[in-house]
Amino acid sequence: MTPAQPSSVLLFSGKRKSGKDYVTDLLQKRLSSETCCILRLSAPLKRQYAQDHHLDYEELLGAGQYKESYRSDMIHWGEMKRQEDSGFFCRLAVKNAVQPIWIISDCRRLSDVRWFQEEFPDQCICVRVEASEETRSQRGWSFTSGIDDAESECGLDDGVKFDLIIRNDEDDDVLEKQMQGLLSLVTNRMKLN
Ligand SMILES: Nc1ncnc2c1ncn2[C@@H]1O[C@H](COP(=O)(O)OP(=O)(O)OP(=O)(O)O)[C@@H](O)[C@H]1O
Ligand SMILES: C[C@@](O)(CCOP(=O)(O)O)CC(=O)O
Repeated sequence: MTPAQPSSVLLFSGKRKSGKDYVTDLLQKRLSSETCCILRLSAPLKRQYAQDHHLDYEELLGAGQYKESYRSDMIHWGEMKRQEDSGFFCRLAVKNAVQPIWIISDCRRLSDVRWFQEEFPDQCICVRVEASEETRSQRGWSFTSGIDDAESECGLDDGVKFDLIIRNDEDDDVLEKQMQGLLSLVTNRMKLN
């Protein structure tokens, strides 16, 4: 049983280098860390993987090439754990959460989304971060077979009704306007609770 009961659970997803971490960091800064926490499903996975393979956990959490060089193996290890227990990483990610607003910054599979929708049926908001392939390439992405055509990247291309799509190319004004809309949504919900 999950101890806390959030007012909102924001389920973020998006392709590699679309800006999930960038947008969710921005959102948390606007809401404050007392009100809002970022919960990465990949954090418990990376922590265990780093321990098992004597790697730098902080580097695996970063945005650089170090993480990319282990991505494929981490994906396969994570999928093996999910096959045993689809909610394994979800439960680990939320177990210490106490703030009213939760941002799950890296949903990648329908099983991730379904777990949260079953645990918190009235609080989930599905948000998709999108950026053009040109923008993503400028941020260091390049198509990698076995990753960009696999469940880790494509698992939420279908089967989810997104409540909000955030376009995150390089126009700060466009992003700001979208952030204001999302902030209003979650702060209004918090007032109602
Ligand atoms: N709107 C933006 N303006 C400037 N830089 C951005 C913007 N969005 C993302 N970035 C930068 O692009 C890079 C990739 O962004 P980010 O790490 O948030 O992507 P991601 O979707 O979390 O990727 P991954 O799935 O690989 O973790 C980062 O260096 C980030 O700082
Ligand atoms: C292994 C994996 O968790 C790596 C995610 O790293 P990031 O979200 O790109 O920082 C992706 C997955 O679980 O399929």
